[in-house]
Amino acid sequence: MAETAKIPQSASGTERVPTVIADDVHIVYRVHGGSGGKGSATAALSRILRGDKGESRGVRKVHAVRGVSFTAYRGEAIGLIGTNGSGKSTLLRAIAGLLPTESGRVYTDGQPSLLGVNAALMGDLTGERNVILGGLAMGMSREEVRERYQDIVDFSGINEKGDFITLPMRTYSSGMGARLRFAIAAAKDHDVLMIDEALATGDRKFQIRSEERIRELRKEAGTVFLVSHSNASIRDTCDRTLWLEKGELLMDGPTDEVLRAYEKETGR
Ligand SMILES: Nc1ncnc2c1ncn2[C@@H]1O[C@H](COP(=O)(O)OP(=O)(O)OP(=O)(O)O)[C@@H](O)[C@H]1O
Repeated sequence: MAETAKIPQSASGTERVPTVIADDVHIVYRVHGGSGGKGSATAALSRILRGDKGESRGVRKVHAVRGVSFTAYRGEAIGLIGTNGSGKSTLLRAIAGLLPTESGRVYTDGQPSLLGVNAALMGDLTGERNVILGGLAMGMSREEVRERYQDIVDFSGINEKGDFITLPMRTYSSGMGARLRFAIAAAKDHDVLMIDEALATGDRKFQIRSEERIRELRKEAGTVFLVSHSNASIRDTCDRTLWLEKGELLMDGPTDEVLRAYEKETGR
């Protein structure tokens, strides 16, 4: 489970300040009814009637993150790369405290915010209401939300082609939804901001705006994690990159070096 640890500030101000420490983190999902027939309602009912405890029968384990350790520092933008299913989203969810660790620990300075493509906004409400809800959910006051409302809408670019902000969010394209979610999350300064694929969905103009905002967030002393399948986004935004494969940390180093090795291995 993620914990908040008080990490002392450096006296000189030049020392690197850690914001996230992952110490030998293992994460295991338990999938109920994962194999043939065992997942049906009648099978579950007969198990209950037999009094099975469930852990051994019909429960499959997926060991998604295997012994990952690293330390992230204030001011860093860190890319997370790896092929599909390598454990990137799982690791971010654990850092955000949304998933328990099987063993090992995550220490964080402050509350990390995870901005995923599935960030919980309400499809039936208008973009306008979602900006307000999202702002309040991130801990802004009503006054702060009111002050930043126009900036958020302008940043998202939602209204560039008409008055879309007053339409329900379910009517937005996936790119429009992702832009609004990013604009809401980026309106606040975060200690640790984690972005899961959000940039890949916006168009080029929006990507450039987001990359600028990520650079600003870094200057404001936060740490940014970015999961992306776009090597160009990682290259433009991150100076350090972690490469995960089958849940293990294969490489951790300067972005150029890690991407070169990744591109050689995967051919892209
Ligand atoms: N809710 C879940 N229940 C069970 N297994 C899961 C769950 N979410 C992910 N997994 C498994 O955990 C492993 C890592 O998945 P994860 O989504 O973290 O990978 P990823 O690197 O983010 O992938 P992608 O690049 O495709 O988004 C995969 O084997 C996946 O099947």
